[in-house]
Amino acid sequence: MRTRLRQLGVQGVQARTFHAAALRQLGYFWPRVVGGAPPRILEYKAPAVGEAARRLGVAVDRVAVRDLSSEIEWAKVSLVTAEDYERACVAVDRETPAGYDPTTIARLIASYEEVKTERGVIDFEDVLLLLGEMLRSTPAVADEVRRQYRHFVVDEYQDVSPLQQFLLDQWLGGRKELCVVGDPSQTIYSFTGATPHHLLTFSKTYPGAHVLRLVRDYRSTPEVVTLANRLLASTGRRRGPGAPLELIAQRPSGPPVAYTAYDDDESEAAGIAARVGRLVEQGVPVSEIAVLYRTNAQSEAFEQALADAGIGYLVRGGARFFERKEVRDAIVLLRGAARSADPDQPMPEAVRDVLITVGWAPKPPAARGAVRERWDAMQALVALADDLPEGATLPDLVAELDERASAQHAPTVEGVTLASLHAAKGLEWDAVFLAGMSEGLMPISLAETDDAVAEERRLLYVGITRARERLELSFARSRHPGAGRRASAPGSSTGCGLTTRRTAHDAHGPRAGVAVGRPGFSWRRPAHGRVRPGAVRVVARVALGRGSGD
Ligand SMILES: Nc1ncnc2c1ncn2[C@@H]1O[C@H](COP(=O)(O)OP(=O)(O)OP(=O)(O)O)[C@@H](O)[C@H]1O
Repeated sequence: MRTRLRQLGVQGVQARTFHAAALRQLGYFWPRVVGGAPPRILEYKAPAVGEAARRLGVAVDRVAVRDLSSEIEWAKVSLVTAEDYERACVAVDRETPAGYDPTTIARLIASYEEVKTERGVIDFEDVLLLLGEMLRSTPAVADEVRRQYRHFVVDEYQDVSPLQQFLLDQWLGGRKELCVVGDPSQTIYSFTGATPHHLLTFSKTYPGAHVLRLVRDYRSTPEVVTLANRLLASTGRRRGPGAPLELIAQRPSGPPVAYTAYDDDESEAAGIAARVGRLVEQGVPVSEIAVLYRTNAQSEAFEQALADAGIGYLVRGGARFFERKEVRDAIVLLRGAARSADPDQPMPEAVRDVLITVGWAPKPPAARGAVRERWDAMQALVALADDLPEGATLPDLVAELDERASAQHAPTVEGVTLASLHAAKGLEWDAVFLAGMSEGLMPISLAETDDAVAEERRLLYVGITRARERLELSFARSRHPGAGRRASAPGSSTGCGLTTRRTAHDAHGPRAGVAVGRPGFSWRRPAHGRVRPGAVRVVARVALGRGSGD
């Protein structure tokens, strides 16, 4: 978003996640409203949840703590307090995790809040809750924020949680200068409490809102778009506000979608690395290629295979760019250089001079692994310097880096992107490999309810629609040689052609490959009569006083 704003020549617009924006504002106003420094943010809930359980005498193991932490998160982003938790569970027919009954979880939520308060810490959800409550209850702060921010655009609005909506409402303060963009077919964060409800009811909330249906797909070839449309058509849903749009491809035809079956995970990773190598030879820029998978644990095989093939890669959502030691060191040096910059030296040249002192070189090192990653990170800084508009200075670059660091907006590293399907949301590449398209991985075995399977389907839809030109789907028949797996074709008793053909490139998907959208394709349909999450909206109760445990 920030890159696109810059390309449009737009300056001064703040583009941030809800969380980053809230964190900044909370940090700014806290000393004035509450006094002192804002509380430390808990990076992980688990220790506090474990302590809360211990206090209540509730037996937990590591997995239970993880599940209970997610449940507390769900309650908080859904604006469900400990007192309301049991009622909310009944209202949304919620299955409680790890076999704990709603009463126990409600007590656990209360105990968890106590533990945090005693330790003087807050969690990620508290950042939004506290800021929202501060804006709601402190008119001077609300006026100041609302004067500064007059127009709002929310992207990916189908995945906004009730908590984010609460904060957005506070930012708006009843104004209507709001534009939201979303696609209900790309709702992929329901499990965390996000909901397309706000998108689907937008016209009711804002009568007279101008609604534009974006059906023209400028991103992908007709081959990719056809597959995406067929996947959605397989839901059988045609009408109503959440009914999928049928996209109309605008680009000329491209290569057929390819489907490949491999013997095991290792062969799949090696096969994809080889395909990537061939694409690079054919002139596809390496940064225009992505390998997408369902779970982060799958990345390792691809990292190994790409490293073996000598192809650079970056893992999205891996070590955060701005937290890498070499990046932090480089920024310190660039900041120093910015103070005494020679006005006659072009900025990109000055950046190179600085980075050479910390080990950057114009050519990538022969070594792989950590050495190469270090070079890639510094090269990304060089590329960013080159990309800034002509005449930009070192102080401009440092300001850009500061802005990006606070928004966790890493510059592009030259390499194949490895990303989970969730982390690929909103992005696009010329060539996309969707790996691990087998039962149990996609849809993931954890998806046991119809709603969960429907969400998996939307996740696959997100994956498919990331590809501009080339899309290749694959699966491995087994994890290791021996054990068997079926290609992803839930509900089909026969699996699909992938299981009988070792390598298949097929323009017509149905015969070979993930059997998305073929006639008779029968992923279970979402349950009817789902309760709208908005129905359990409960006003957050958060006290702003330091040490207050409410
Ligand atoms: N009117 C247009 N003409 C030509 N290209 C366009 C047009 N609109 C968008 N595009 C291109 O189509 C691609 C997809 O656009 P964009 O990323 O805005 O879509 P999106 O709706 O946000 O997609 P998603 O939510 O699926 O990520 C981009 O490469 C963009 O540059």
